[in-house]
Amino acid sequence: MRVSAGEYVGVLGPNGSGKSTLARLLNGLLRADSGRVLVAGYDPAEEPWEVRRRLGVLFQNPDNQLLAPFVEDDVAFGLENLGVSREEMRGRVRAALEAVGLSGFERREPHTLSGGEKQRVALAGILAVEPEVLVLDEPTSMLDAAGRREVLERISALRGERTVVHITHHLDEILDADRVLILNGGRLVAELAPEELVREPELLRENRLVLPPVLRLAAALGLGFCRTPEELARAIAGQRVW
Ligand SMILES: Nc1ncnc2c1ncn2[C@@H]1O[C@H](COP(=O)(O)OP(=O)(O)OP(=O)(O)O)[C@@H](O)[C@H]1O
Repeated sequence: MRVSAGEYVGVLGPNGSGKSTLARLLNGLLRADSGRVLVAGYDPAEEPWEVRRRLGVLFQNPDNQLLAPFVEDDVAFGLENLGVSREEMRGRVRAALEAVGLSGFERREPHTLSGGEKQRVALAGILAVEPEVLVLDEPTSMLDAAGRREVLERISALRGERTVVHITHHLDEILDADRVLILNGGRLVAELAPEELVREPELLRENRLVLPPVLRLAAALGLGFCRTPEELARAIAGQRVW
């Protein structure tokens, strides 16, 4: 697979298909048995620090990613190894917390935060390093509906600014991706535009994927591709279905 700068790519696949393995290969936590991984020309297994300043991974469990006593220390953690001055570090931490909607949380203790807030702190820690590429490994799977929305809103605000590889089980999270990759059994089995998913029932079944209700309803009404209930409502109003 190849991902171009600025692209937003969704990665789907059943349990055990290799999605997290892909994320770990990309930041050098795992070494490939065969084949080759290159991030901006660097092999993550050989030069992990060159890669980690360019590519950040947000994992699914925020509790495993926050280690410092205060939020600001946690966000600054990745910068410690980069030789960034104290002053620049403070500026970057402030900007990263603002980008995730958590200005004023600097002196909060991570264990007092909600799941959604914790995950946004973890995201801020990655953004502070200013990586070109963000890899999100099921970033909302441990969150409640509100936490999920908070995190997804922040991710969607990064669109166009960074290259994003968004791994998820929730098909509805990547309906506006530029491209969707489907993994199964450690292999890339399909690469398609999100709009094409509705026309591939066999592919969905083979890969244990289920279309979100809004897409099924739009398809059943012959209204094409509607990502949200609001889009569907507009399409229905436009068609005067009733
Ligand atoms: N370090 C490892 N060594 C050997 N096998 C591994 C290693 N890490 C993962 N695996 C195996 O590789 C396969 C893919 O695992 P992976 O965690 O990448 O799947 P996944 O698509 O992320 O699954 P899920 O949706 O459940 O998170 C699994 O069968 C897993 O047991």
